[in-house]
Amino acid sequence: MRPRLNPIDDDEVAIAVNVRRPAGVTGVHGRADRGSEPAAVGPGGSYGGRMISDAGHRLPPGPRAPRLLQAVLALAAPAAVFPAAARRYGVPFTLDLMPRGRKVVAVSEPAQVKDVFAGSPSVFHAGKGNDLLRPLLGDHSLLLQDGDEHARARRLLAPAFGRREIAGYRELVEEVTAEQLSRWPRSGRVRAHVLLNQLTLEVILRVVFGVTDSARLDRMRPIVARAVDAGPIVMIGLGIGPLRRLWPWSREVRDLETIHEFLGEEIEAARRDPALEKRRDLLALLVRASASDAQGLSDAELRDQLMTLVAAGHETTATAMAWSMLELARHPRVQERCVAEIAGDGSEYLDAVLKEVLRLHPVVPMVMRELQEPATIGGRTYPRGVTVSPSIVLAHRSPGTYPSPGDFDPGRFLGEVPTPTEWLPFGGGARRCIGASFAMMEGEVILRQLLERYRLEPVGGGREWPRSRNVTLYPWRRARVDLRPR
Ligand code: HEM
Repeated sequence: MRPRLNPIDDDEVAIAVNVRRPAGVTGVHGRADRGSEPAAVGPGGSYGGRMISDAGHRLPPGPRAPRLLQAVLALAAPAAVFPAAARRYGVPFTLDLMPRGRKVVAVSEPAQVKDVFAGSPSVFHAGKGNDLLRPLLGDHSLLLQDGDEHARARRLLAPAFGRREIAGYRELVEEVTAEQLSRWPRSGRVRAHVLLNQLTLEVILRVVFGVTDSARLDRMRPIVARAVDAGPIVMIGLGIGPLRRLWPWSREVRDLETIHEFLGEEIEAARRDPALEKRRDLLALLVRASASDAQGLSDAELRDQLMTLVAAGHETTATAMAWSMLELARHPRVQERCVAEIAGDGSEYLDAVLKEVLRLHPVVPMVMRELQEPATIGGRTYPRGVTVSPSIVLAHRSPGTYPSPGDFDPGRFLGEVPTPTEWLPFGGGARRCIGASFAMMEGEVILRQLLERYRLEPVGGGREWPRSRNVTLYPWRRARVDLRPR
């Protein structure tokens, strides 16, 4: 007998089609048919959610909780909320998070992720989702731009992140890492995330500005650290005019003015520097590229992009390294294999360790794209105005792609190049993290020097829950580990 259809049954059929692969098709890691993935269907095969619509279009089902509660939960605990919603409603599911009442559709299956990342940048906008950062980063920040403006800035910045340029920064990263690690205690218990934040801030400041005048950098370091590490309350308040006169927003406004003044002077000095050709820092590369391009970056654009690189390029890497230290402390055999590889000057296993850390502990849980026109994703068409969000947490925990997804197993990446729709810690498509290769190089340098110096031991069980701050997920207790000298 045919079951009676209720209003969401059509949606259920569409979702079931979306999440299933043809039988026998396996992922790159030789995994089973995704048709059997538990996330595909809600309990008992029912999705049980309300029908959700946006501008008269039916969207996949999702939770009924009030918008504010959904927003708070999704921002505070994405690593718990997204898997729970996927189990309940299947993927894709719809969340009601956005202030203007527009909906967010979470996707995670490779075919869905591919449609988002391969979509036209003029249709799939990412900039609006980062609007909160505008007072910190400025109007010309890559993170806030879209369309032609973004494409032009990306074209001008990309050469500074080429393979040769990354290799060129390596020596400086090694030098700064050695200098910073020499200040760490020889042994004892540390909150690794705190120390790593200082280390990566120093790396990015020195790589971005060079070391033209270390006294100037010494003066700016605490101000930059305070400004870019501001929490969500400061960020929200900065966009509200009258609050800018009150503490702590007034301090943030002053800090930003000081930083802008400093950056303006650095840019002017670089433009006039007779030794510019020999300099290897990012500012020098960008000034050189701008000089040889009729459409080069103006001073204001350079300032906002430098600020963006400093802000986007330190806490992310520090957090990835904090998770790495926790996992290595919990897995002594993995740690010893890294040490053996370092002694033989190899890097294949270290690379696999970093990839596995970023899979199991994605620093950024999801990325967002707001549709400027209707678009088809995973066989389903969504209206203009909807935000589609490839969920990094869900994609990385898919048992169809990664058998025993909760296990820390770097071996799964040995000899494998992960596909960009299955391993996406740096997002993807035209907006993929511009600093991804830099971060992987920096991560390898830090791991090498850490393990040459220390044996890492866990504190208690060594596990920490992810905690959300701004857009990153860092270890709850800031990665407590015991350092032992080697
Ligand atoms: C482990 C470290 C890092 C992680 C996990 C990470 C992750 C991400 C993610 C998920 C995005 C959004 C991509 C998307 O929307 O598809 C992003 C964008 C970006 N990241 Fe990173 N990032 C890291 C390190 C860095 C570093 C070191 C830099 C700079 C040196 C950097 C600069 C940027 C910039 C400028 C963007 C905006 C790109 C655009 O919109 O075109 N990131 N990053």
